Amino acid sequence: MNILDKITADKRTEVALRKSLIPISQLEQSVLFERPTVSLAEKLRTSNTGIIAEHKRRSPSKSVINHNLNVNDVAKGYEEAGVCGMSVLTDGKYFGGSLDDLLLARASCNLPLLRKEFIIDEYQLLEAKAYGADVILLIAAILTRDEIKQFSEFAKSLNLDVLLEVHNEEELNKSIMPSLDMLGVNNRNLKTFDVSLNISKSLSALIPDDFVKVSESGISNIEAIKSLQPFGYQGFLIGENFMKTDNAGDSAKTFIEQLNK
Ligand SMILES: O=P(O)(O)OC[C@@H](O)[C@@H](O)c1c[nH]c2ccccc12
Repeated sequence: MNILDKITADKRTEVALRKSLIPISQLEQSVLFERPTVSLAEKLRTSNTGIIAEHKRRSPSKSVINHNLNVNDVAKGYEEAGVCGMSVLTDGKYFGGSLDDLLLARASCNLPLLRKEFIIDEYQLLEAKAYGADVILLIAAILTRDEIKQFSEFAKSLNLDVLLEVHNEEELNKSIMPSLDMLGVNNRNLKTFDVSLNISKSLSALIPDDFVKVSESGISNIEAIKSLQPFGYQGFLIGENFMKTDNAGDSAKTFIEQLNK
């Protein structure tokens, strides 16, 4: 079994237990359910930097990145740095995150927040909303076309933006539909962890112009961004490059200052 299949299998067990612990009616009582969401896609369309900065403590590919940062500080720091949005890993077992991280980020900044999660059930979209997310991620590699349609339409009904992630042409072809806002190309193969920016470059021409294009993973310098912009990318998802430092917000700030020069 590859790592992605393992994560997905564990996620199904986890979500079944979560559902038995917290009923949907309780999620819907969250005050955050009434909060007007902010569109990340709109912010990316009008930004000239397009940075989406991630909170990620560890990952299956890197194991430990940083366990010493405080999510409140990171969220405030990213906002001060001028990023367009923040991505918060909520998977516990493989990434050391939690829904509480999302809630704390929500309490600390006004940025559009992406719930970074392996979504396999509509219930997780209600959780995303209840804990303060504005955007959800759907990963084409673990979903059928019908699931992508069902989950993205449900997310839109909750006023959440949808970022659909692909890694190859086949995933892209099966996923294109009007209920998506942003098309993300993951430069990291989630099965082998190989990273190449060429994945974003080669798939860009196949993405219809009505979607905001986001390049994800393995971005560690300004040159990478400059090399992706001519391919139409307006969003750049960066995790480790900021999180591996002592102050993720300051790192993002320096990065954006250099980008604006
Ligand atoms: O830390 P990086 O290489 O900058 O990558 C960030 C982000 O793209 C990565 O965490 C990611 C992209 N798609 C995912 C899906 C699940 C978990 C994590 C991810």
